[in-house]
Amino acid sequence: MQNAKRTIDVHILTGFLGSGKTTLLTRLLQHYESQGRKAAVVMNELGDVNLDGLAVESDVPMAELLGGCICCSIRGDLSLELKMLIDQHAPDVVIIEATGAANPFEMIDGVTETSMYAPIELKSIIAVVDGPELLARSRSGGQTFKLMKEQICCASQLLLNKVDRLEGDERMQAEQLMRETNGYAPIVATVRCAVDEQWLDVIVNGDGGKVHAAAHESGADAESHTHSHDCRPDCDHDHHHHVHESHAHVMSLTHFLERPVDSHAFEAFLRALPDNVYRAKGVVTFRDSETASRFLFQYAYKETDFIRINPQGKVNDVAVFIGEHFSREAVLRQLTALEQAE
Ligand SMILES: Nc1nc2c(ncn2[C@@H]2O[C@H](COP(=O)(O)OP(=O)(O)OP(=O)(O)O)[C@@H](O)[C@H]2O)c(=O)[nH]1
Repeated sequence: MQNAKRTIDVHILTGFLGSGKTTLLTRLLQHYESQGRKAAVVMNELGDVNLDGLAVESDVPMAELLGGCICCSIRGDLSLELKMLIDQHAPDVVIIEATGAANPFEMIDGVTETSMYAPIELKSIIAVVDGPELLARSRSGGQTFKLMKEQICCASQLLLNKVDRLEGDERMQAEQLMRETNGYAPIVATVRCAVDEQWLDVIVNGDGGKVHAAAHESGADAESHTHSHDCRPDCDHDHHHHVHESHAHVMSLTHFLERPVDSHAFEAFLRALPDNVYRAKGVVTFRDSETASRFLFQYAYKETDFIRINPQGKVNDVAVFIGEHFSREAVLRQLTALEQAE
């Protein structure tokens, strides 16, 4: 343990759906392991299954908060799970991966609430920003753009990710937008969250940047902290009115697949998902691949990714869809057709 007071560092990973949080989490975990520091993870997913957990080594202590969002419906559970993780595993550091739809301000309160009765310190709030999506949303505006700005606004470290999908001066435009929303946090541009050693050292050994002052104050004043953030002047967040509304429009669908599906038909189905389904992920068995292989699939904004997996323990085939006002029935109908096709 490096801290004289034996406080446990807590880092929050925020960022919109599919921006690259789990990708960064796996890099951070590798780094902690190489430094001989014990990391634990709190995973929060909107769906009913923890698919991101499959990307994490099984010896990393992990608490799962499923079927809701840390920032509202299961906020109390965050404190409880955090305390239990610490008591049972005595980690040096805890990384909290929020759902992409989480409002970071409420989460910061959740963590600092815990700091009243557990020796933890919120070290950094890292926002992973999906560059192409940020630009697209800035043009259309709306609730999602507002939520993205809130996530950027409260960060102490900013990653502009997916720069491989930005062209011309788009990278500069995205950086400018981030800078207008948060004039303080350092910005690093990445592909697949490939941060350099220097950045990792700042997170692991340094203070992780300046975390919102109110986050620490709230630990000392249980009565008044709930909505008392003194937000940065360049953030247009309205704490009293849209804290819960900002992602109330986001919905999820979890479907357990009972049969293997054809890989080509499944990929075509993903690619044809309506625009208001932002994110899909899950585990499928492809009947047309040799020895009926299982794959972890990822879909984010029209891009698909398949990784062959061999999950430990019992993991059902499942597909989770996250988006805004999409037709659950239509998606379910197509999935059933895929399962029943000969
Ligand atoms: N083209 C491109 N794809 C990326 C990049 N970073 C991550 N991805 C892909 O984007 C998808 C989502 O990445 P994740 O790390 O799972 O994103 P996430 O933020 O954890 O997603 P949620 O937990 O669902 O919100 C995956 O298919 C990644 O392989 C990048 O820099 N460029």
